[in-house]
Amino acid sequence: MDESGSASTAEAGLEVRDLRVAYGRRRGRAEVVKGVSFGIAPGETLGLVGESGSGKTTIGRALLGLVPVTGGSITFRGHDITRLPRSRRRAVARDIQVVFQDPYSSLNPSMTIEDILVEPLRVAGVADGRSRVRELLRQVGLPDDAGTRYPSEFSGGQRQRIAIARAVAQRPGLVICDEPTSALDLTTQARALGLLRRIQRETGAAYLFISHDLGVVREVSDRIAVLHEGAIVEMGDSEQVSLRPSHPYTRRLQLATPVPDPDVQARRRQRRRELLKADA
Ligand SMILES: Nc1ncnc2c1ncn2[C@@H]1O[C@H](COP(=O)(O)OP(=O)(O)OP(=O)(O)O)[C@@H](O)[C@H]1O
Repeated sequence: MDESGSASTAEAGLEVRDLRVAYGRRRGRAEVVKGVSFGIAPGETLGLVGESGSGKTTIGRALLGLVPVTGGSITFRGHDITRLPRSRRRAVARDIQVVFQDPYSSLNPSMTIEDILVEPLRVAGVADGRSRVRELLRQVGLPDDAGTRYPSEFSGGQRQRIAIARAVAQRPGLVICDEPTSALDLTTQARALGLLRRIQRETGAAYLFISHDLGVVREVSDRIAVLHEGAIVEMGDSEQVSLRPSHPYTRRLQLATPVPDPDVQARRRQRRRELLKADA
């Protein structure tokens, strides 16, 4: 284990060191990510949990190259992507994909599902994109004819499956899941989480799973990092951080995780496990 709490990830996975991001200019400038370090190995899921405004999405955006970083390094598969020239950065960035929270706004409504899925394959130079699309649709549990239809013809859960298919189409090394199930009901949420896990087993991708919900993060993560006001206050094994947190802020998050009734909770857990098994 190194100081970021993971096995060495500098060569194969992701290694983030002392990452800093600030928004605004001059007197309005505010640092919202304040020296964050973590690593994610291939095939591993790191949960990033924190309240609204703690900087979770900004970290995801920094990994995607969508916000300029003001300090630190992001080493992915051996390259510090913050220092790569634009041309080389694009090639590395293709290997980092994202699934957003809102399956309604993240898919172009005027494109068929096939075109939505072929697009990233075309950019990656995959010759036989159309047959890979059929394979992807099967992988996420949608019928073959889904390719000829439009996003508006699908439910929220199905759309999120399409968004997941798009993110994993070119077998990325890292998938950033930014609240991917927050807009879904419990059953659909469990199916989407099961799907993400199955795909991870098949592809060996590293996941950064962002959520404000410690309960959801616990279900999918190997390790959890707790973000408070732009800094990681606690990081460790998923069970330990979620069940026996050592930092007062994590304890507050734990208390904020809705536990309506122990019996209801137990039944939900059982149901989620069944659904996860059914999807695996
Ligand atoms: N483009 C921007 N310009 C200026 N400030 C921003 C911008 N984007 C985010 N912020 C601020 O940065 C801080 C962190 O925001 P961020 O969206 O990363 O938090 P978050 O933890 O993902 O929150 P949420 O769970 O609500 O999405 C917040 O104070 C937010 O207001």
